Amino acid sequence: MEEIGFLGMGIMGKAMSMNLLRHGFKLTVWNRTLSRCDELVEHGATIGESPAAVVKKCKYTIGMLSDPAAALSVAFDKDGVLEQMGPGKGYIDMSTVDAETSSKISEAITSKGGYYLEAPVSGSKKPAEDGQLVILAAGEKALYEEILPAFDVLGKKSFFLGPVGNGAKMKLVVNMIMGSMMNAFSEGLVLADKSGLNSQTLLDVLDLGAIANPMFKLKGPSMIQSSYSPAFPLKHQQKDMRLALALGDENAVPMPVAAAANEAFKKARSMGLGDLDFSAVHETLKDSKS
Ligand SMILES: NC(=O)C1=CN([C@@H]2O[C@H](COP(=O)(O)OP(=O)(O)OC[C@H]3O[C@@H](n4cnc5c(N)ncnc54)[C@H](OP(=O)(O)O)[C@@H]3O)[C@@H](O)[C@H]2O)C=CC1
Ligand SMILES: O=CCCC(=O)O
Repeated sequence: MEEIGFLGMGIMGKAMSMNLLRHGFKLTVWNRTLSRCDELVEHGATIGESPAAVVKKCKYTIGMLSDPAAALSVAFDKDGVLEQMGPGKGYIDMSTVDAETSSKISEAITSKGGYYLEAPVSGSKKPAEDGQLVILAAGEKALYEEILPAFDVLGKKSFFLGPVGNGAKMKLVVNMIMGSMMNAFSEGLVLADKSGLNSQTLLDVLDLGAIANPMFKLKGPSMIQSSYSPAFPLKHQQKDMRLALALGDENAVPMPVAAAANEAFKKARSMGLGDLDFSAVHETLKDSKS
């Protein structure tokens, strides 16, 4: 396959790029903080000096950026993606953003004659390293088909969900459920502990029943140890709750559980926990006195 450009070497972008390099893809990478590209260069990637320079060099460019503001900035600002976008080139934005942001980028790319695909992912740092993501693509079907060899390396399954916006919405629904679950789980861990029960026994009981799931199994042991090394930063989970609640507003869908979960993530951010793993929301519950 042709050389691919990759913009954004955060937790996910770096893991995904390393995986593509391991599978023989040629990559040109860019990150706002340049030093985060060093490890990729050691493994064979080339550095592009700006998003525009990457797009100029590569037929396909992937973006994996923190939030709507970052995705818009990388696309629209000086030396951004749009400056070099043109016929025959494709931009695949894999960041988690809202449908409106994705549509704005899509319209700008297509007005320059380029192709656009949104492709947010389910799965975190480890699945990104292992090529086990779930890819939620929407937009230009032809671009989806052309980029599938890369998606097959990055993910265990790709969905094509139709027009731009559907991938973004699906991702927000999934993360809204995940954020609500994480809060219920945290409350359960604290309730068990304060009631004199053994936390590990609670994890064992949960794992054998109808609500067993990979997230409780993966995060539970470290949460018991109050250890929150970031795989999915809490500030991004709160961004996703906020965007999902806005989607609920648009569609007049009452979401009292998600709204409460969002408040807990906001509280965690106010406690300075935004850069820790989203499971650190557990800490917001621990100061209750009997
Ligand atoms: N971590 C996870 O488990 C998952 C994350 N996601 C989503 O993927 C995206 C990336 O997440 P993740 O890698 O964890 O996040 P990180 O916070 O680790 O990385 C964010 C990236 O965005 C860049 N960035 C932020 N603001 C700007 C800006 N204004 N201009 C240019 N670049 C900018 C950062 O650059 P710099 O290094 O210079 O700060 C960095 O490369 C997010 O949308 C997140 O919600 C989706 C699935 C799982
Ligand atoms: O957006 C982050 C998702 C994290 C996960 O699916 O484990």
